[in-house]
This record gives sequence, structure tokens and C-alpha cells, in this order.
Amino acid sequence: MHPSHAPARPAVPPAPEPPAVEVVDLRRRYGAFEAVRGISFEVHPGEVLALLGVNGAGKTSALEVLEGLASPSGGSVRVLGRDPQHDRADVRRHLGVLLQHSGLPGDLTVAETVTTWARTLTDPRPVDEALAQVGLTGRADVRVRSLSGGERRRLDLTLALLGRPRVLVLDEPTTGLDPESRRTVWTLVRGLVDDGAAVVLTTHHLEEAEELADRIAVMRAGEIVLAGTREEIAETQPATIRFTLADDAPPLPAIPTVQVSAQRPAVELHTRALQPALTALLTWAAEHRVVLGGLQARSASLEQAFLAVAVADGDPAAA
Ligand SMILES: Nc1ncnc2c1ncn2[C@@H]1O[C@H](COP(=O)(O)OP(=O)(O)OP(=O)(O)O)[C@@H](O)[C@H]1O
Repeated sequence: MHPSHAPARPAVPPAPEPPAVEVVDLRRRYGAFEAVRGISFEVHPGEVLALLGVNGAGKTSALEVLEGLASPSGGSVRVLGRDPQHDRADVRRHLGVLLQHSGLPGDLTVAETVTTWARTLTDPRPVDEALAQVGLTGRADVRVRSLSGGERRRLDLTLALLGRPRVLVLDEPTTGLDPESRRTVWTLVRGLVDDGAAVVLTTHHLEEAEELADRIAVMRAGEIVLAGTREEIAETQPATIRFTLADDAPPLPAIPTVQVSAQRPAVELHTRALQPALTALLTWAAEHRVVLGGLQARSASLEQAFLAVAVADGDPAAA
């Protein structure tokens, strides 16, 4: 029997958190040219979305609408449920933005720049802590114009993170950074995401997308042509099996799903069903006592999938 006090409530699953960023059928034109042609995506708190695409695919044009710097010519964008342009004051305090090219005054020092920026924010991080996080403590008294390209990028990032943003929009955050600084940036961004921030970033470094992104959207000529997790995107391309085969080995069997792209001695096969294809191949080799020299089997990489879809035929502007 139930005890006399109030019965236990049935377990109600928690309501799903609304997306931090919601983009629906976004369009953006420059005169007659439509640079963004109806893209849609969501980013939830604690999630990183990477927008990939060749130069001119429309990534920056889309981000500028999220940042509240431009109006869409169609569709809608919501950041924390608000319009980033009309509700700019509300959105801005929760939004960290790293533009592709920042225009910081060159004659301020690093510390002066960060301190000045901190004064415009509601709850900034301590300046010393922020500089230490990106390894700029030793450059605090150096004028911005004297910084190296990588140091300047790390300063840009410091400013983007200074207000403890709930949404972070990063346009090519690690372009020009050395490998160690790039890893520092990844760690910083990951830390913010682990604390619940939502991140949208663009990058030309596929390993950056692999390292940071929970989901990836590939843009081509203003449209999203492929979207999903790294694994889902890689699976859109066939896997490769390679081995060498002696001249006196019997002919390879026809294996369903397998296409032969190079014949012996260096054989290359492609398949979208790697495990059954390998099983059939290894069974055949065992039955015929054939040695598959240097056997390799590999799923497609993100790079292969990207190259297969990202480059439009001809000029994207003409597409
Ligand atoms: N102010 C503008 N006026 C006219 N066309 C523009 C303008 N800004 C961008 N474009 C065009 O819009 C297209 C998309 O540009 P965008 O900068 O959004 O691409 P992207 O994917 O960010 O490229 P990248 O990787 O080179 O930064 C390009 O063809 C570009 O030339």
C-alpha cells in the first residue's frame, strides 16, 4: 500500500532545452546575388556546430546575421529566443563574437584593450585571468600594433570570451595560429561548452571540426549540402580496402557492394558495407590460401566527404 503522504509523482522527463541558436530558412542577398540560400540549423546549449565550406560558400554572410550585424533577406534567426538585431541589447550581453578580421586600435596596449572592453560588459572575467588563459600575460604592456598575427588572434578571442557568453560565434578562430596556440583555443572553447555555452564556428581546418564540433554542416554556394556528426558525414562516402595480390593468386570473387578501382598487384576496393565486404574477402582468402599483402581497411575521412560535396561545379557565384 501507498503510505498516507502525497503519492510519488510520475516521473516526467525534463522538457528539452530550447535551442540557443535557431536559424530557419535564412537567406541573405547582396543586390542581385544571393550569398545564403535558405539554410536552417539549431545549436543547443553545450553543443558546437561547425560550418564548413570553401571560400565564398556563404559562412561569414550567415554568421553576420547571427551576430546582429546584418539583416536577413529571408527566413529568421533567433539567439536565446530573441532577434539578434532588434533585441541587440538583450542578446549582446550573452553573445561572444570573434569576427574574421577585427579592427582593434593599434595604439592601445593589450591590457588597456581588454580593460576597456571589460567596462562594456555586465559580468566580465578578471582581466589577468583572461590574459593568462590565452598565454598573453607577458604581452600585457605591448601595443596591439606590435603583436604577431597569432597573438592578435588570441587577443580577439580573449575579448570574445570576456563576458562569459552563453552563445559564442567564432569566424575562423584559429586561422594563423601555431599548433600549440590552436590547442589552447580548443581547450578554452571546450571548457565554455562544458559549462553550457552554445558555439557556432567556421573553419577551414577539418581537424578543428573533428576535434571541437558535435555536429558539422557543409555549405556550398549558399546552401547546406551535408549535415550531421563527423561519423554520419564520413559515412556518406565509401570505405576503402587495399592489399597486394600475387600474380598466381586466383581471380578475386565478385563481392556484393564492392567496386574494384585498381587491379593486382596493388588492389583497391571501395564499398559502403565495409564489414560484410571484409568478411567475404577474408573468407575467400582463407579458402584459397591467398595472402592479402599489407591489408588495410579504412572508413572514409571527413576530408574525403568534404571534398566530395563542398566544391561546386564551376564558380559558386554562378551556381
Ligand atoms: N558585401 C558584399 N557585397 C557583395 N558580395 C559579397 C559581400 N560580402 C560577401 N559577398 C559574396 O558573398 C559570397 C559569400 O561570402 P562569405 O564571405 O559569406 O563566404 P565564406 O564562406 O565566409 O568565405 P571564406 O571562407 O572565404 O571566408 C561570396 O561570393 C562573396 O564574394
